[in-house]
Amino acid sequence: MNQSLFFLQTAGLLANLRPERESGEAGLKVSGCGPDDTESLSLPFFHVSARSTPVKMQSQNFMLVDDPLSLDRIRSVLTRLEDTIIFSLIERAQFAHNPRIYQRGVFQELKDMGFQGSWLEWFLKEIETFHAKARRYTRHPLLPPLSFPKILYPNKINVNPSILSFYTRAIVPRITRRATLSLATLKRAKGIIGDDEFEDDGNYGSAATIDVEVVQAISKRVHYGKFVSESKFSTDPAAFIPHIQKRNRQALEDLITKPEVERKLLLRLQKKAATYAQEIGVDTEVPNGDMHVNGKGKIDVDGVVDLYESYIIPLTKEVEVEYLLHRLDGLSEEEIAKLTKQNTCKEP
Ligand SMILES: C=C(O[C@@H]1C=C(C(=O)O)C=C[C@H]1O)C(=O)O
Repeated sequence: MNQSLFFLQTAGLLANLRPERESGEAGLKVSGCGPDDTESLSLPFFHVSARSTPVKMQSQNFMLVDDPLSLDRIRSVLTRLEDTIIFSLIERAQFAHNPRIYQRGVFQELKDMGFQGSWLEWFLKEIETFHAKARRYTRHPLLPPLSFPKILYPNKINVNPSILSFYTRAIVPRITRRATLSLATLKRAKGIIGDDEFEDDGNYGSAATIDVEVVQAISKRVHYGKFVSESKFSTDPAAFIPHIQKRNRQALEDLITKPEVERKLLLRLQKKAATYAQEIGVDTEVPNGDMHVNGKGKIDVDGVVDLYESYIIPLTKEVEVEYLLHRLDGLSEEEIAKLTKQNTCKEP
């Protein structure tokens, strides 16, 4: 059992996507009061650097790029996050489900410290507390605050409670199924039967450490929808403004939805997951990624595709629409009229 007390030295991710050196933060109130102001030091999801370096490395440092709202550049960041998420899920799949770490009030040790959240929520809180000092957030940094360009329209959009919920309830059980079943086989061989057979290998520290990586990467990916929306809006404000003024969610969703982009993404994701899941030995044929390795590979490939198709893409689009619905907040009639006349004639 690896329950090291040294928390993961990950770089924090702040889902308000203030273009810091990393590019976003997300806060989640552990007390279950729902999403907190993402500026506040509650429970942001953290981001770890990508595990693989794509051929065309896109800078994620908004201080360095000359067109931070280029839709191609934004999409390349989303593409690279696919690698981070897949590799993190492969890491998590090594351990059993360990459902205890997602339940509140089951660790007496945490209750004795006055902490009412789950083991995972404790990890998120403690890591965030440390990273706040490392200037992952605007409050309580040891270093002087960074000054960075205002790219997004002010907003309080934070869907981390939904991310944490679907991740712990739907993704973890599926991704860890193989490790859980092989653990049960081992336990039965030792005469351990019934509820004690399943789900718990005691690796709470390792599992939670990886969970933090996964939810941070998913949070960044989903909240990047704000940049996507700002990019599409600034390209052709007139296309969006009437629907924003009429609060027409469906019309806005139809405008931001790009079926061909989604279709290609899911195909790419299946290839990546199938390739990354393969056990590569010295004599292994160069994997082409077309193999359907479910059942043999390191991860449930269909599970990864389902994560995007059923959760990540829909939630990203909800963030895009929500961002648009508040894009005119506080603007005068004149300012809106001026926006309506703007058009940068690029593909929205
Ligand atoms: C992110 C975008 O907006 C929408 C959401 C997508 C996603 O979450 O993968 C893909 C295409 C669009 O339907 C985009 O246009 O790139």
